[in-house]
Amino acid sequence: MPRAPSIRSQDDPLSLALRPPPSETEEERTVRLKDETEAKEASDKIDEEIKLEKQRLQKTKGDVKLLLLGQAESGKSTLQKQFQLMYSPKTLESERASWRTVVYFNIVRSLKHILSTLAAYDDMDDDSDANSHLEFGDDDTFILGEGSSSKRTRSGKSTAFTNAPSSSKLPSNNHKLRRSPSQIPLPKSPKLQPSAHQIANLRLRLSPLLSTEESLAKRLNGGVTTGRGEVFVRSGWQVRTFENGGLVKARRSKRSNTGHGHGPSSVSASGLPPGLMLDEDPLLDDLSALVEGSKEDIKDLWDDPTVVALITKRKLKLDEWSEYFLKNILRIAKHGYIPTTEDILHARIQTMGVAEHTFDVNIHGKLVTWHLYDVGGARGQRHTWVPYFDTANAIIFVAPISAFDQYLEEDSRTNRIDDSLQLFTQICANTLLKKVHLVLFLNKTDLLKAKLDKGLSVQKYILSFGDRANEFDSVVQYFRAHFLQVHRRNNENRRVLYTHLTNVVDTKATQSIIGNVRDSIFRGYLQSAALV
Ligand SMILES: Nc1nc2c(ncn2[C@@H]2O[C@H](COP(=O)(O)OP(=O)(O)OP(=O)(O)O)[C@@H](O)[C@H]2O)c(=O)[nH]1
Ligand SMILES: [Mg+2]
Repeated sequence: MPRAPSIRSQDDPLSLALRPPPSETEEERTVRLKDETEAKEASDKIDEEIKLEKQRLQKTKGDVKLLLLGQAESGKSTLQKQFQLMYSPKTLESERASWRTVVYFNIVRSLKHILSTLAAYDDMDDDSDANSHLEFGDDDTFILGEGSSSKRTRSGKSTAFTNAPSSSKLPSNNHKLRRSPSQIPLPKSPKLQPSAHQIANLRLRLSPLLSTEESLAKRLNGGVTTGRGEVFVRSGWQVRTFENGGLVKARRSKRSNTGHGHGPSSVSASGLPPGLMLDEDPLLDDLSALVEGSKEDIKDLWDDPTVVALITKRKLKLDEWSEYFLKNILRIAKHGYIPTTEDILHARIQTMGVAEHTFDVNIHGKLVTWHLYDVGGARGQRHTWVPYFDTANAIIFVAPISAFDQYLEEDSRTNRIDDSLQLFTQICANTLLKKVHLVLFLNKTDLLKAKLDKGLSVQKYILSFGDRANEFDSVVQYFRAHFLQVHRRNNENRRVLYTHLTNVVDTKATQSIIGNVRDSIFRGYLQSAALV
């Protein structure tokens, strides 16, 4: 039987290519051997990394990987906190103190927003010709004048809704632009005349507190502030918040645990696990004193008739977390304030990239590790999601249906619900995600109710809503129908879409829904495991 040629055979082209030239000098030999050693080291390192990655994948093969997707501010991180509260409450306790920085930051930002809106109002008053080419409709729309008085057009775009099936579908040449709140100049009305003197005094007295914004942003960003003053946080920011404050040297407290009693288990006054105490934190201590000293001014600003009137007339639009913290200012301003669980659920900080959270979930007596991936939802963050698509078992897509009157921070011409629908279309159509268990949370239902109760008209912002009843049930049904249709049109695999109406700051309701979702994900997971 002929022998198989040896790999070192004289005729083997690889051996020939690797063989040193016959005329190699001693110096060239040294260089070659050094290069070969370096190449081998690099190759070994790559082999080792591949081995580790294989081991890691092997280790997590039986785990559930759940992606939380949706636009910015949709409620993904809040939902993640609810998972944490349910499956890993101790970790939430250990992070409790770090949320104080976020709460203070939210308050300072909210005050700045109120004061700058008031200033814009003043400027408008000073400059009566400003924006004279714009006219106001009674519904916060703007009408662009074409010439002086003749035909007026309303320009703009709406994609998902104008394409949607609807009895009141718009003709394609009907363009109407809703302006983002920040673009709407304030009208002059004698009823809204600010008590200029009072506001000027408050602005002055609050200025030391307002000047802490940058330091707080730096603390949260890990020492970096982005160009536009945005604050994003990466995974693990809670620990870094302490490190940036020079607080890593947590030491044993001789004092007994002074339980605060707000969370599911008692916490020490520092918010750290019982028995541990932080070193002093000059920034937060100063801030706490400033908030305490400014509480009456903050309350006066919040109660000021001009501010109240601007909010009522929707000329000043505050984010939900602003309202929550300003309403609770007297409690938050108390000495030794530690955020309650509800405060943590309302605190707002943008996620950067993808943050992984791991929980052990007990399902019918079996412990399964769940990896929850909480992603940044702003447009500039969405490219970071893709590497997680390959291995995902399930997705919860969070769509805030209260946002019908809101526009993207990153693109003030795009209506938030429209953006959510477009994003959901991309997720449903993505080939990597075709077999993934899909759950849809139509979120912020509490805020939707509140807006409808105040009389806000959906049709004013979503033209195709037409003359349907401006009531909770019909609005929800309308939005739900659009999401279901997107799913139906991109569903060759006949996968089920599980839909829930949610308010993820409501712990009791959300945890019951999480239980449902967990069971449905696990059923699908067991079925697919049985097929492998
Ligand atoms: N009232 C109310 N507030 C909510 C609800 N869901 C989220 N919020 C608030 O909305 C804000 C934004 O929520 P986040 O969870 O930070 O949003 P996100 O989707 O993680 O946003 P990014 O990280 O920027 O992608 C927070 O202040 C939350 O408390 C809800 O159902 N009801
Ligand atoms: Mg987030």
